[in-house]
Amino acid sequence: MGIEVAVEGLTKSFGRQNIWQDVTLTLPPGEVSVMLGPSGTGKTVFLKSLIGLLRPERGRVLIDGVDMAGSSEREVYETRKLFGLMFQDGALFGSMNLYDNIAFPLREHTRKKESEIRRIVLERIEMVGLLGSEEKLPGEISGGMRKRAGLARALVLDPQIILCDEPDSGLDPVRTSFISQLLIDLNAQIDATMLIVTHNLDIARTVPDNMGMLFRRELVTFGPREVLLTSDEPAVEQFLSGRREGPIGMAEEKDQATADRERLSGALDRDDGPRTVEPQLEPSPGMPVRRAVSRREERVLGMLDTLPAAARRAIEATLGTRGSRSTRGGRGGRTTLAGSGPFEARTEVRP
Ligand SMILES: Nc1ncnc2c1ncn2[C@@H]1O[C@H](COP(=O)(O)OP(=O)(O)OP(=O)(O)O)[C@@H](O)[C@H]1O
Repeated sequence: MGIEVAVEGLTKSFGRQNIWQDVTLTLPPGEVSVMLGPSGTGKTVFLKSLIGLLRPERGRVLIDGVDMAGSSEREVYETRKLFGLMFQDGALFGSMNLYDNIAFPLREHTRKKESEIRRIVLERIEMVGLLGSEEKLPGEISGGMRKRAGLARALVLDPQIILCDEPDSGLDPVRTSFISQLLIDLNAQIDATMLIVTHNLDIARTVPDNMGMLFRRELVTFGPREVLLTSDEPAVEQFLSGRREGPIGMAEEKDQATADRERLSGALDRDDGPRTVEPQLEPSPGMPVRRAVSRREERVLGMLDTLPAAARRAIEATLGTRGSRSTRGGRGGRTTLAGSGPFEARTEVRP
């Protein structure tokens, strides 16, 4: 099972520029979480702080008893091995083919024999639907394939925590849907703790168990997906509806005069009706059941009394309708991203 990541009072600045302050949240073990936020609010800085590549000036990031913000380089380096990282562009070496790129962490960090490396690399390549493309160079494949190759490389050391920085950037909506499904399928297969940074509303609405949002140098909120998806918080509401009206502007935040003008003009009084909570994606047929689902159910039921009424109703409705769906196994098929159809996807039916 994945490992819990506990962030306590984290504050990061570059010189006199404060990026965010006093960020406190817990990524529950094995669950999928999403961090939203307008551009420039420090989401990537947050990911880098979790793995100890950046050192916040205050607070702690506790992973298996090690504080990634304050421990020695050696301890941080060792703990970093628990992570798999998927960066925006796949971060592949341009001169290596996909096989060598994906094998790289195994050759660099383990003493495994080439035969064992081959087994692991091919297994991960299959997981992300790239079998047959091993010999290709990163420059010879599409952006979506590069992302999947980056994900395969993130998986070779059996990470217990996976961080994905904008897995959808540069992808069309159809491939973004496939990436969403792939992330859920991965979670079902390896039960790792996952944090995805994204602007993409479809990913935000359908993938995570938990969501948070950074805005104006603070964590606006973090919690079960239903809390954000039904939130009345103006920045969260605006972000999730993609509206121009609201506290988020073209620059990181609107100036006060614009915000006041909008308030006086009534532009913020629009009522879009009750916000709906779309069903969360389930693993593809043939995939294992996500073990996080029952753990999360117990956790969320335990905090139900502390949640806003709209979130409570959404959670109760989901639990009421899900019933046997969450415990049902697959139906003998499995969706892969193997490049056979017009959108590089196909469903394999297993006997
Ligand atoms: N190493 C660094 N030194 C100085 N400033 C930095 C450094 N890294 C990031 N920043 C600043 O921190 C701020 C947040 O950057 P970050 O990339 O984390 O934002 P983001 O929320 O991920 O944005 P986007 O959604 O556009 O990718 C930016 O103003 C950026 O210029």
